[in-house]
Amino acid sequence: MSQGMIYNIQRMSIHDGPGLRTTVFLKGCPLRCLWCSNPESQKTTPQMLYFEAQCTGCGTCKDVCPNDAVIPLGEKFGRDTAKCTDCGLCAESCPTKAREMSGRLMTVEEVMKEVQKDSLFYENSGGGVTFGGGEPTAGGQFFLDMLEAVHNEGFHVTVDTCGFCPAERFDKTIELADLFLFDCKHMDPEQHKKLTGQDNAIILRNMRAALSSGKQVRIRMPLMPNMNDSEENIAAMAEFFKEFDRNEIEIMPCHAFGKSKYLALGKSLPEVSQYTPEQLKVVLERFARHGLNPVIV
Ligand SMILES: C[S@@+](CC[C@H](N)C(=O)[O-])C[C@H]1O[C@@H](n2cnc3c(N)ncnc32)[C@H](O)[C@@H]1O
Ligand code: SF4
Ligand code: SF4
Repeated sequence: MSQGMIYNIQRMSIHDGPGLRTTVFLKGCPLRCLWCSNPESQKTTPQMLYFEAQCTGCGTCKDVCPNDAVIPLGEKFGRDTAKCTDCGLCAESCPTKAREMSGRLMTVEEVMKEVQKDSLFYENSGGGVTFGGGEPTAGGQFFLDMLEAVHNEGFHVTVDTCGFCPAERFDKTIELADLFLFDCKHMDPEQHKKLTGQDNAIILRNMRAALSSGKQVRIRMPLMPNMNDSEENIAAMAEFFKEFDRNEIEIMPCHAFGKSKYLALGKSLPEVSQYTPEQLKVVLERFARHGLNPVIV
């Protein structure tokens, strides 16, 4: 059976679909959204995260690093990102978990073993399994094998996706999934590329396929100040979704929950701002003007 790179399996999750769920997070994403709150999910390879606040400066990491990548940081020990190869030896030895590896190759059977642990809760709560990421569909054959295994167990399957995925794989995903949490980041191809690194042609194709499939689709929008909240973009969304008689949009106003992970990866922080309540109110009124019903989630 195939293997995939998993960076988290979250049990008893209540925000990723109906009921109590197990969310399987696949590592790897073809997009680079400027605001992404999961920067550790973008690369497909394992990465070491260094959380300075938890470092006591004991120096254990310095002794084990084969690349001289552990460097003094005041009283503590940081890392030289140019020398670090993400080998993970320091994370294994760190007594305070200031150093942690993100990403582990797992087989379908290994993931299923975790998923099965909560099967009773799925039955009692109307829950199931959610695939998130990163971009779960980027997991390729492993992702499809996982979907099939979960589907064959009779568990409810949710896919949290940006929709950037080859058409054939996405159509197979539609067959095996019960619910999509489908992001709509921008309607304009150029703007989409500027904000995420990819244009949206295949995304809109897949969105149409999902919306016409009879499967449940919750349309979600990460709402970013001065990036995708213009009257023009909201009007274009309204026009697109009118065809499918859909007017409810789940809104996720920009947050900065990923800040500590950017720092832990040695990356610079995203240049995005958060709304004040007054600013958000003004933007939400734009949706209503175009016949859309924005629901904050
Ligand atoms: C990390 S993504 C993973 C799923 C998929 N790759 C996607 O983008 O839809 C999970 C959700 O978090 C949202 N998200 C990511 N960064 C965010 C931020 N800074 N503020 C609000 N929502 C954010 C995404 O738009 C997406 O709906
Ligand atoms: S992950 Fe490996 S190379 Fe990087 S600092 Fe730790 S021990 Fe050194
Ligand atoms: S598509 Fe999702 S996981 Fe990928 S960069 Fe954007 S928000 Fe992050």
